[in-house]
Amino acid sequence: MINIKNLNKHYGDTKVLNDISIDIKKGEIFAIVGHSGAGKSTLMRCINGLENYTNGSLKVNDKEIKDLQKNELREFRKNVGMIFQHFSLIQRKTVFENIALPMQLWGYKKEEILKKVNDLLILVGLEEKIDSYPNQLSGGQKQRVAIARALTLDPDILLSDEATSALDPNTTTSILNLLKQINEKLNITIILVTHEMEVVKQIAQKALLLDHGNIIGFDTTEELFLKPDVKMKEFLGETEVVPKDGINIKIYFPKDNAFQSFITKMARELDKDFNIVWGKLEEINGHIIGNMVINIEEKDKELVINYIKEHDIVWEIL
Ligand SMILES: Nc1ncnc2c1ncn2[C@@H]1O[C@H](COP(=O)(O)OP(=O)(O)OP(=O)(O)O)[C@@H](O)[C@H]1O
Repeated sequence: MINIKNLNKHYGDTKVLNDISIDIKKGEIFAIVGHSGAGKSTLMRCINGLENYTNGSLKVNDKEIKDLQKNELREFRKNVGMIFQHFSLIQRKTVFENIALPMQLWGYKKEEILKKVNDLLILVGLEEKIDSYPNQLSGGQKQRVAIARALTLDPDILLSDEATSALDPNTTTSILNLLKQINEKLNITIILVTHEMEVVKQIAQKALLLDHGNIIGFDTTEELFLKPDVKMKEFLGETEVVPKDGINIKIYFPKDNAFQSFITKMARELDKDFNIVWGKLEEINGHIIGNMVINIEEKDKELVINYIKEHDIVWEIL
């Protein structure tokens, strides 16, 4: 659906996107992740045609965005809903009027607008707030109004620019659940621009990690978090404290394997004791992913590693 190839973007002499090549599939929940200044917003603005790119290709539904004429661009943007960190609601308009706005601008009939806004209010769970003003709503409710407004023109793509960054963790989760529900119900492609790893873990199926305009990771979220490479660890700010003596082995539990009692089984079968240094389980995109660091004596290294290899487990020596 979205195909980006060797995309470069400069602001003057500064390169802010460097040779970006990614594909985003229809119906995917895709995260663009990076620290401040990484180029996330620039990439998003290139995707919705608000920003021109220097060279390379960016196609949405096989159309090169750069080549779109003014009226084509207007039509294209109709197909891309957007939500923002600070909701961008009009304070002097009610919830109904805010949601209705895009349809009014496109000249839809009154009855059509009424039906659509009511349906969307049910979808986002705000039927009772139809006549409220934004300042009478909580942050989470405001974002629900913004989501409803972004869906009025039945877009194929929903772009979320740090939409949960101003919300507390519980409200963030409820908004992310709503986005997931919308994604499943409407088969809408969702692109989340975020600096929050929790957002990525909770709903993204695939993620692009950007650092100073460069791709440092592009994979399914399970893969990215299951066995982070050096750059990813650096990105996550993870430092691994392990004992100096002996051999430290980190074992990764993919997807549904996490609860298998691999460690106890290995200890029993090899008749060895292991020190468990630390371990953690996380839910990533609905799957339980975990890893554990064990410390073994140098003399047992070969025996243990052979056992791990026989069991098709992902591991590394720290
Ligand atoms: N209009 C502009 N003119 C010049 N430089 C710009 C412009 N917009 C962005 N930049 C620069 O491009 C780089 C990427 O910015 P961008 O806003 O895309 O990053 P970001 O990852 O979205 O960061 P943040 O999370 O802080 O918004 C930054 O170094 C920024 O200073």
